This record gives sequence, C-alpha cells and structure tokens, in this order.
Amino acid sequence: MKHYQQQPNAFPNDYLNNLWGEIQACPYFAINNLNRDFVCTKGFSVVFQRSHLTQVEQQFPYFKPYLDLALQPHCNAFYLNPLQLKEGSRVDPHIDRSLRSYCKTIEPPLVVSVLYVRVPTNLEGGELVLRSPKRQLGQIKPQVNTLVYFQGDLTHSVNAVKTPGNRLSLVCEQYSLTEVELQEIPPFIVESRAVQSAKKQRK
Ligand SMILES: O=C(O)CCC(=O)C(=O)O
Ligand SMILES: [Fe+2]
Repeated sequence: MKHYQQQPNAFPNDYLNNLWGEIQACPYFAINNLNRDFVCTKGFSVVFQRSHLTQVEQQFPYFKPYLDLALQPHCNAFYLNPLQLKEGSRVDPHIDRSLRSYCKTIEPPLVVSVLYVRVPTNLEGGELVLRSPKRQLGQIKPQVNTLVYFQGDLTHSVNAVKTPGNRLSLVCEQYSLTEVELQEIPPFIVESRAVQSAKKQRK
C-alpha cells in the first residue's frame, strides 16, 4: 500500500450503531490513557497477539466484524482502540507506536486501520492529516462507515474538532513483529484509565 487507502460503506449500517452503543456502554471507556498528543479524548485499548484473537472476540463480540475485515494477514500483534473526540479535542502529530511500552525497540506498525463509527453532522475540523517527512500526503475528512488504512510509519494528526457532538473512530495499529519482539507483548490485555483508577482506589 502506498501511503493510504479508503474503503467507503465498509459495513452494514446497523453495525455502526451497534458499535457506537456497545463502546459507550463499555466500563473501560474513559478519559484517555494515551500520551500527551491526545488532547481531551476518551477511549480504551486492547493489546493482543494474533494467537489470542478468539479470546478478544469472545470478550468483545462487537469488534469481530471489524477485526474480520480490517486485520492484515501478515500482522501478528495489534493495538486496538476506540477513540472519541468532542468539540475542542485534537490529536497532535505522532507516529503510532503504542506497543513501545512493552518492547522498547519496536518499529512502527505495518498498517493502521481506522473506521469512522460516528461523526457530528456538519463536522468542522477533525480531519486526519497524514504526512511524510517531506510533505503532506493527505487530509481525510471522516465519513461514517469509511474504513481508512494508512502506512504505519506516517506522521499523522487530527485537527481540532470545532463542532459539538462526538467523533468516534475505531483504530487498530497492526504490527509484524519478530518472534523475539512478540515475546515481549502481552497475549491479551485491556488498558483503561477506568481500570487503573479502580485499582488505585483499592490500595
Ligand atoms: O481517529 C483518527 O482519525 C486517527 C486517530 C489516531 O491517530 C490514533 O488513534 O492514533
Ligand atoms: Fe495515531
């Protein structure tokens, strides 16, 4: 894949509504754990190896249609995260490397897939901007039910959302790791602020 591609109308429409409802109701869905680049966003993350895909689908059945379509056959480790932005939220320029907290030497993902689950009507801002070191490669205006794939080594950002309402995407960083790297990655865990604060309160 050169830079990025888009697949419109990726799923039946009722799947998007179902995903929206399930994610909003999920106890892990909370103010984000991700780094400082993610300003005023909500979400949670599922880290898993391909060997544990069935377990992921058992615990999160509503992710299955997305995973069936979006996962790339050559990838063996994944960082899946629903990401919600509202008015005033933005994501500063970054390269996705969320598995770095488990393996310091990790290369960026091969591919990142992003499904737009809900987008405010008449959205202003909120575009996904993709860059190479030399130039801007694309500016993608989120459309509900479009599945975007982009090369995992691209720097990207999300412009500040200027409209009321929620912009919910389902993002999956897809890695092709060596056996040695793979050993450092948890087979299946959920990362969420909600879980961490519950743990802290218990102490
Ligand atoms: O929602 C998007 O358009 C992309 C979000 C993103 O960059 C990320 O989750 O790493
Ligand atoms: Fe990203």
